[in-house]
Amino acid sequence: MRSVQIYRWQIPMDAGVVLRERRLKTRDGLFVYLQHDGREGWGEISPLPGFSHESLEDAEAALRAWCIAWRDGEEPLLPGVASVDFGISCALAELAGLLPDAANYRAAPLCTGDPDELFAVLAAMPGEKVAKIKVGLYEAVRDGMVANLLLEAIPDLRLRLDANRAWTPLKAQQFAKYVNPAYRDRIAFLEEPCKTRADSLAFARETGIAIAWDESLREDDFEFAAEPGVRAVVIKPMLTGSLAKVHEQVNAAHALGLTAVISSSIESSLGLTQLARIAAQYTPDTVPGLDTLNLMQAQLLRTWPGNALPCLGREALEPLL
Ligand SMILES: O=C(O)CCC(=O)C1=CC=C[C@@H](O)[C@@H]1C(=O)O
Ligand SMILES: [Mg+2]
Repeated sequence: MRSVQIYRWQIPMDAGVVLRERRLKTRDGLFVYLQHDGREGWGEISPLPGFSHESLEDAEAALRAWCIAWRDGEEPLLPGVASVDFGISCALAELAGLLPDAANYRAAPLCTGDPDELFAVLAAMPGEKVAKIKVGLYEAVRDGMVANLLLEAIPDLRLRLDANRAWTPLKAQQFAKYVNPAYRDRIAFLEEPCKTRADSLAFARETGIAIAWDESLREDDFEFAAEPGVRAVVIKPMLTGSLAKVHEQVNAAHALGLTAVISSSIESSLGLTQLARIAAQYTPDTVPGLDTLNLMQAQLLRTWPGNALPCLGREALEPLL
């Protein structure tokens, strides 16, 4: 006997979370819960406003149709909507025992402003020190000085930076000018420095600072290719689609010698812990980019080890079927 439920949820965000110039006051999403022969599987469907192509309403309609067909004994195809394909394929993988519990909870700490906060976190971090800083929000010169300061102060630190295409070639150069050339290879990568891919590639060539693609992966004309200066691709499964597609992209990156970084689309703790498991399975040698739980005010159903936020149970969810 198969049974299925869809739950809707909403989590208040921390006050200052701004995405693509919009304040994100709440994170809204769905869970799918599948049961079959005494086994169960959960999946999260939470399109990220400003990043996902689909709205939550579109996702819900596609999810409902799939769930009803599955409950009635069919083997429906995934609907082809990224967040829905991702959530359903996670639930099916849990149901089939194909998503092992082993997880990589060593997320790279994410810092949006104050480098002092990062010092404390990094001092307490065991093993390889990797952190991610958002750049492009303030003056490029300030970003360059902060990156340089951190690399100088913490000799075993490797930095990931993310400019979200904020810079013109000139601003990108202003940033680079303040990073001592001797430290530049400890910038593991700088995600999407410029508005166009061509400008980002030129920046990497001219400065010796390695870059990574993130936004580019979701563009129709993007192809995985080994290009000088490109070191990594950032894969956000909620924006990518099924687990099979995520795995395919990871394999394509690895085949070209690129690092593949599994990264958050600001999922709830349920989705984030699944991403930590996916990262352990597909990218065991890479620290994933999953340090986004503290942007929220609560966890849902499953807890991230060591996180102090309250964890809400099933009573906080609204059943839709
Ligand atoms: O990649 C990480 O380390 C954390 C996730 C992260 O930085 C992001 C998640 C979602 C939206 C973005 O603002 C941001 C990114 O641009 O990569
Ligand atoms: Mg990014």
